[in-house]
This record gives sequence, structure tokens and C-alpha cells, in this order.
Amino acid sequence: MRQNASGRESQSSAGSAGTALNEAQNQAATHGEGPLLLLASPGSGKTTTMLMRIGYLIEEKGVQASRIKAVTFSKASAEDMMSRFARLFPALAEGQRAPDFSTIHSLAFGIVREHFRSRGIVYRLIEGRSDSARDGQTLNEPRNEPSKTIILRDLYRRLQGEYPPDDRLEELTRYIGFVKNKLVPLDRLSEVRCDVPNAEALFREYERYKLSGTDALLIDYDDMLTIAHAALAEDPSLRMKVQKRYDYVMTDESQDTSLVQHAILEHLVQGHGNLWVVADDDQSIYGWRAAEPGYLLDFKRKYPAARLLKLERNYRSTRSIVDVANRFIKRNKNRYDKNMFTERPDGDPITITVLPDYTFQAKYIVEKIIDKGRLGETAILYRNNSSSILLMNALDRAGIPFRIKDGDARFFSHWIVEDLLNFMRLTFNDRRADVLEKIHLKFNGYVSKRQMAQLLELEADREDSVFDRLLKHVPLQDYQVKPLGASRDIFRQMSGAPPREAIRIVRDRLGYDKAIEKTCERMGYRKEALVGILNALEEIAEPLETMEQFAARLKYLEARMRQSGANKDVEAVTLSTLHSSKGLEFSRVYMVDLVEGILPSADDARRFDKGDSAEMEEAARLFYVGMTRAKEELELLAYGRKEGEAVQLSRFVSEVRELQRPHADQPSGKAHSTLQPPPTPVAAGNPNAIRNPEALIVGARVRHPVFGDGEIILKIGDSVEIRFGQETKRLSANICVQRGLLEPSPTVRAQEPVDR
Ligand SMILES: Nc1ncnc2c1ncn2[C@@H]1O[C@H](COP(=O)(O)OP(=O)(O)OP(=O)(O)O)[C@@H](O)[C@H]1O
Repeated sequence: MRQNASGRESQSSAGSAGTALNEAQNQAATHGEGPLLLLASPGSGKTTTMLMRIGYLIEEKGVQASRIKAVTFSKASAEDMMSRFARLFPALAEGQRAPDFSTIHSLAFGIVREHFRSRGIVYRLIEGRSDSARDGQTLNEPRNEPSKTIILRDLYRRLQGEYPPDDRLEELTRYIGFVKNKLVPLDRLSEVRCDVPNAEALFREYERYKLSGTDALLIDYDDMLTIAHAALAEDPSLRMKVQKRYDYVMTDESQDTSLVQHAILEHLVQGHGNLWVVADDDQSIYGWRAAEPGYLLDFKRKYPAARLLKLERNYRSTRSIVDVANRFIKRNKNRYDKNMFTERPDGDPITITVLPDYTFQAKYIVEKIIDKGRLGETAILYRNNSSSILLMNALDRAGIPFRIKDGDARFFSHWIVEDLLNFMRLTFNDRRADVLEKIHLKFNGYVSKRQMAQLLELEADREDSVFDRLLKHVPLQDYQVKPLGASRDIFRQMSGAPPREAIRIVRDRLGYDKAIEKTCERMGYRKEALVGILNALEEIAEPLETMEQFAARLKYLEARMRQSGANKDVEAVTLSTLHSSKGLEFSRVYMVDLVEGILPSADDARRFDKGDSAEMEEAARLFYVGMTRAKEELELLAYGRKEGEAVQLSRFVSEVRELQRPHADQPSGKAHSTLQPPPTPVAAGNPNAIRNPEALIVGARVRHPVFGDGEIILKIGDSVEIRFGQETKRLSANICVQRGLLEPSPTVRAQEPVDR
């Protein structure tokens, strides 16, 4: 490096890249032979250091680029590294001289191919997910690429008698990957937790199918790893051949490397031990996918000669963010101790905003974004993909360009969405038995499968509705007659209703909510998730006048989600899950839905209460990853109510609030374990008073001591217009807040409105 942090001239020529490394970076980049573990805090320049090391090895040590293997976490980061390397060392990045950046999967696949070739094994790859897999599509249909989704769906149906819903299929896929990545022996499968009934049997069936399903051996992405590992272990000539290929092996994001991946890397460096590993155990967020951060804690045992270095200086964020994030993560117990610090200025404190109700969140963010601008420097981060739906709906309505990182469009093909559209279809034409067939078990009157089959056999009558045909021609139970007659009338009344009203009628009067509840009991689904989908649909329907508009809006949003990478060249807000935000940085970050049950999840909390803190610590790390994406401004958003029920502020937000108080506890503070989810806090004076002017957002219902209950209809700067009955008042937001003049109206009062 041209110059290190201590000002000494260094021998390394990586300085040709013009970057002055600090002392720790410099030591790591110019490390000689043997294993090294570099523990790096967020924003501490680990990628920069890794690239500089490659430059150093080539320029200073005369190592041929092709003898260096740099393993990255994803294909996108391999590409990103290559382009960053090309910027730092343009002369070294061309043609044959370029170093070899790739994912561990691509490395493993190369080994697998060699192994299969030498044994004459014919194989076909199973591709990951197929969005086009629908009920009825089976394994027997010819396809170019076998799809893992279709294979698993079909095996599931064969074993369980019905198709799995998407989330169950996803859980099954995760389980299979987990077992492989953890190298779980077949006789210990039962020790791996999985919420899918008969997961173990399904796993075995899947393995059997891959061996016997077609003319060739089928392998999926996880198999690449296990097969490469086994081949290296069992075939000395292959192992030696692969070992001879690289003199230096480097891995990035190693906190998320799994056991089988570590094992492959071990084979690779067995001869020379030149393994250079960079990791941040505090950013390990893929435990559920079998990442093995514990391996890092054990690194010294595995490689007793290993050198251990730390990069603790954060170049990204202001001191306010770095200090709080550092003390926050120190509450985790299972970690290497690090002390992240920064030389950057203080900046603004982290903002904590608790809105009265979930429904205000998207509107609130939209207002903030309009107010603050700098779209390209803004990110909204969330725990679950489902959060993106209402955010994108609101941003789109406000005409704010956005891009979604790794968007997930499955919401739009969820069976709940299909159900609602079918209910609406039946209001257009209540003679369609084919539409009734899709929902006949889901509303009052409950038409059995047998009755439905009888109805379908009847000749379609031009005049009669499906209900009249049922009542006239199909034998019914006595108790069905009245509700089916009533349902016919309700469907007729619904015809032409605005979509939001129609959804409410389906839910309340046709008894869809009750049917959902029963399905949840029968199938073990999470009711909150399904109700959340219904509420999101209501929100999308809110301003629309017709059901056609509603269907078109859903189509539009789905298309928008599918082109998630759109707006690449436009100044656009980034929407991302916390997981996908790793490695990114933005001037301004909003973290949303920070309530108990989401982050941490109900499952994290349950296990934690039983004394198992692993998941809770991973949830804290995920929160930490989110916080450390922000360069200047970080706002944490929560609310007091969701889906009509009170919710509690995330314990992580309470911890941040506590850490921001003057003289908050210092290093080593409390473990997350000592903090219970807090009771919703109250303000001084009028305990219900709204204390943050930003909570006064359009649509919020408030109560004033003189004017009574009202609704905010306009807000421009400090001025808020509130409609109280027939009268509209224009008030100063700041004065109202300072004097505690407004509180949420009683429908939402139970919760604290806003806190900072
Ligand atoms: N020695 C240095 N002097 C000045 N700036 C630096 C130095 N090292 C890194 N940086 C800057 O710090 C920022 C973060 O660097 P980099 O992207 O390499 O971090 P990272 O450790 O990979 O981050 P994360 O793990 O959070 O994704 C970049 O803008 C980089 O240019």
C-alpha cells in the first residue's frame, strides 16, 4: 500500500490504486503465508482490503492471478468485486491476468463436473424455483429443465394428498438445503427441526426421485456442494489436482459459509494452508440456511497457526449510528469481541417513530421521502418480503420511482388473492358454476364437494344463479338452505360495490374470515399472515371504484414487482429485505415494521423464552445489519396497532432508545436476554398526547380538547388541516405537539402515538 494509517511508507505496490489503507487493513493485505482470519466490522473496508491483498500478491509477490481463488457470497458480489478490482487495478484486470472471483457453488460445480466426467456419470441440473409451477402441473409433463419446485410439489401431493401452499414448499426447500449444508447424516435427520409434516419422508423421497426419476442423475445446487465434498474426500487424485490449482484461497462474507462449504475450502488449502478469510460474525444472518458462524469462533482450533486481525474502524456511518450499533451488538453473547468506531462526525441521533397504526406507515414514509428528496440515497428495509407490497403501492401512487431488491411477486398469486378475485367474479355473473367451484368451501352455507359435483353435472341454466340451482336441484342439508339463500342475496348486493366494500362483505357477511380461521386450524397455517394479506388487499383497494380497477391494479403491481430491478438509471428509492441489504449503503435508511412478532419474530421470542437465545441473537444481528447500512440518517419505524390489534414495540427498538439516552449503559451492557418486550411507553402530561409533529399525517384520526374528534386532511410543512365534523381547522403542528393538544382519537388511543 502506498501509505498506511500510521503514515509509514509500505512496501506494497497496491498504492498504485491510490487507496491509503489503515494499519489493520495494511497488515491484512500484506499478510504473508498461512491462514488468516480477518474480523471486520461493517463499513470497515473489508472488500477494499481483500481487493488490495489480491493486488499486493500479484504486484508485489509476483503471484500469477490465476493461482489466486477469491470466493464470494453470491454471483452478484463476484461481479461487483471484479468491477471494483478493475477500477483499483485496471492493468491487472484484463484477460488472462484477471484473478478468479467466483461463488463457492461455481467452484464446487467445477469439481463435480470433473468427478462425473472421470466416472462417466450423466447428470442433469435441477433449477431452483419455478414461478410457473401451478396446481395440476406434474412431474410427467416434459420440461427442458426439471424444476425443484415442481418435483417437490408433486412429491408432497403424492405423500400428503394435496398440494403444499407456497410457504410450506419454501420451508421444505429450506430444510433440504439445511440438511445438506450441515452434512447431517441420514440417520440423524429427525434431529433437524422442520414445520412441514413428514419432512423427513419427503426428503428421502426427493433423494430417491433424483436417482431414479429420469435417464440421468439429477442434482440440485445443494448437491453440488455435498458431491464436491465427498469427491474430494474420496478421490485422492482429484483432490491433488484441485489442490494444485491455487496457491492462495480467499473467502469473503465467511460468516455465512456453511459447514460443507468450509469443508470444501479445507480440502483446497490442505497442502499450503494459505487461507485468507474475511468475516463479520456480527453480520451472520443465514443460520436458518445452515451458515456456520461458530466455525469462525473455532478457527484457531482448526488452524492453530492462524493469525487473527480485526478491522474495527467504520468509514461509512456517523458516530451517532456507529456508537449505538456497536453497543447494541455487544449485547449478543456468542461473538468475537470487536469495538467498532469511527472518525466521522456525530450526525443526527437515530430517530425512533411509533405511529398509531400500521396503516399509516407507508403514507408516513411517502411524505418523508417527498419532503427530503435524494431518492437514490434512500432505502426502506424490512424483515419480510410481504412488507414491500403496501410500500410499493404507496410509492407508486405518489409517483416516487423505486426499485426492489430481490423482489418477490408470490403475494399476487397467493390463494387468498385468487379467492377474492373469484368472489368478485361471481358478483359479475352468479351463474358460473366453474367459479363457484373454486370457492365453494369458503363461505357460509359450505357447499360440499359432492354437492358441487352434482351442480357441475346440471345443465347450465341461463336464468338461474348457481345458488338457485343448488337450492332447486341438489340435495342439501337443512342447515344449508338459509345461508345459501342469504349468500345469493349478498352476492347480488355486492355487485357494483367499490372493491374495498366488496372485500369487507366477503370477509364479514359471507364468512370468509371464519373459513380462513378453520383452514388455519386444519392445516396449521399462521392466521396473522393470511389476515395480513387480506388487509393489504383492502388497502390496495381503498381508493378504487370498481372491481375491474382492483384486478387491474393487482396485475400492474405484480408486473412492477417482477421488474424489480427496473429504474436502474433513474434516481429511485431502494426497497429491500434486511437480508438482501447486506453489503449496501445509503445516506438515509428507514427500517420498518419494527414490532414484536416481526423483528424479532414470534418464533424467535418463543424459543428465547424457553432459554434458547440463538435465534434471538440472529434477529439482533439482522437488525444490526440494517442499522449499519445508514451513512447519515437512520429512522426506526413501528406502530401501536396492526390488523385491529395492539402490538408491541420491538425490543430492539427499545434497546436503541435506551442506548441513546445520555449515560446509557456502556460496553458489555445487558444481553438481549434481560430485556422483555417493553410495555408501550406513555408520554409525560397527557399520556396520550402526540409528541412528534411527524406523526400528524394525512388520514390520522385525532382528538382535540376543544374541537373534539377529527381527521387530518392536509399537511404542508408546519400547517395541519383537520376536519372536525363540519368544520375544518388549520393548526400549527409544532404548537399542537408542544402543548400536547392532540391525541389519537379513541379508536386508536390505546397506544402511544409517536415517540422520538
Ligand atoms: N482506508 C480507507 N480510507 C478511506 N476510506 C475507506 C478506507 N477503507 C475503506 N474505505 C471506504 O469505506 C467504505 C466501506 O468499504 P467497503 O465497501 O470495502 O466495506 P465493507 O467492510 O465491505 O462493508 P460491509 O461489510 O458493511 O458491506 C467504502 O466507501 C470505502 O471506500
